[in-house]
Parts: sequence; C-alpha cells; structure tokens
Amino acid sequence: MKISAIVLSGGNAERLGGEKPFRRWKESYLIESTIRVLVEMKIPFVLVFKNIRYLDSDHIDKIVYLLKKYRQTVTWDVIYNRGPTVGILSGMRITEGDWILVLPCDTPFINRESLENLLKYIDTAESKGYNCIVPKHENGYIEPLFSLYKRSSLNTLEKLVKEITVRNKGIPIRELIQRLNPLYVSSKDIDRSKRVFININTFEDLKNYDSSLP
Ligand SMILES: Nc1nc2c(ncn2[C@@H]2O[C@H](COP(=O)(O)OP(=O)(O)OP(=O)(O)O)[C@@H](O)[C@H]2O)c(=O)[nH]1
Repeated sequence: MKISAIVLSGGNAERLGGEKPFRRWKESYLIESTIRVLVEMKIPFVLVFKNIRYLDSDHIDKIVYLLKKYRQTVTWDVIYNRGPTVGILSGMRITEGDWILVLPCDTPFINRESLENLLKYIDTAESKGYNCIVPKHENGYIEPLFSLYKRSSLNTLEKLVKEITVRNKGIPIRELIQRLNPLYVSSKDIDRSKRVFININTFEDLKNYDSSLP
C-alpha cells in the first residue's frame, strides 16, 4: 500500500497578512512542522501553493529553498482562489499513492503518532468501501484538511470541480466528502489531546502558541 501526502499551502491567510506557510515558527517556517513529520515517516509529498502568477519573488525564493532542502514536489492551484478543494485536486493530479494524506501547512503540533493513528483505518476503509477517512469532533465539526483520501477520489473531485466551476462558485469541501462515502473517526482516536488539530490563523495565535517569540 503506497501512501503519499499533499500539504495545502495556498490559502490567502487574510488574518495573517498572507505568507502563512512562511511565518516563523521557532527556528523554522511554519510549514516545516508538517514537512518534518512526513520526512520522518518517509512519506513522499507535494506542496500545493497559490497559482504561481500570484506569488511574489520573495515567496518563490522561499519555495525554492524548500525544494532544495527537502527535494520533494511543488505545484500550485490549477484554478485560482477557489479554496482548499482545488488545492487537493491540484496535488492529487501529480501525486502517486493508493491513499493520500491531505494536511494543512498551519498545524505546528502535528506529530507522527496522529498520522499513524489515521493510517490504521485504511484496512477498515478498504474492506468496507469507504473512500476517505475523516476525523470528527464530538460537536460534529470535521477535519477534511487533516484526512486521508483514496486515490479514486480524484475522479469524483474532477467531476465536482467541473460542475461547480461551470456554476462559477467556490468549491465546498463538504460536498466532496459527502460524495466519497466517508469513514468518520473520532478525533480523540487520532490525538487524545486534540492538540494536533490546532491551526494558526492570526498573529495572536503565533504569539500565544510559540513560546520562543517575544
Ligand atoms: N492550495 C490551497 N490551499 C489552501 C487554499 N485555501 C486554504 N488553503 C490551505 O488550507 C489550510 C487551511 O486554511 P484556512 O486557515 O482555512 O485559510 P487561510 O487562507 O490559510 O487563512 P484565512 O484567509 O485567514 O482564512 C491552510 O494550510 C491553507 O494554506 C487554496 O485556495 N489553495
């Protein structure tokens, strides 16, 4: 069973003034928290950024830095500014793997154990015909950007994006999940503390969570 990963890094990050993947987190860039776990687990990955036409040269320099450092794949959204669903599509088109981990670039507490806990559900999903594995909290909130998707999800996703771009709308991730016969797993079974799901959205978050900042 081949596993690969997509790291979504192409949001507008309005609340952080852009540049979310490259905000400083301790000694590194924020996105490197996710990258490091994937490297440790030897999972090949693709980083999906905003369409390159909309990136300034400083951003591109930083992407090149990541490319040289980690020697993995980089791509960008095939449709501009349509949200993470298009990011997933863009990554899935060029990544191999029977199951694909989709992860955000802004969850600095992500760890190996939580990803291993998610991967454990693959056998159940395979035997029962589920096409994605999605953590769900007690309040019903789901984590589709911290999930696993079967390779065949790409066909469903291609169709969905075509339909919705015709309607010229955003592409809701929930619509994709519904079409994939999801296996929902308790977020506590992925990480008892749920810390791995904390994501950084604001300067306040950066300051509060990263004790190395003044
Ligand atoms: N490739 C890609 N990734 C995205 C897109 N939108 C969001 N993401 C990623 O999805 C994850 C969650 O993003 P959000 O926190 O919801 O949005 P954001 O754009 O980062 O931040 P805000 O603009 O402040 O909401 C982050 O890793 C983003 O980089 C997109 O359009 N394309």
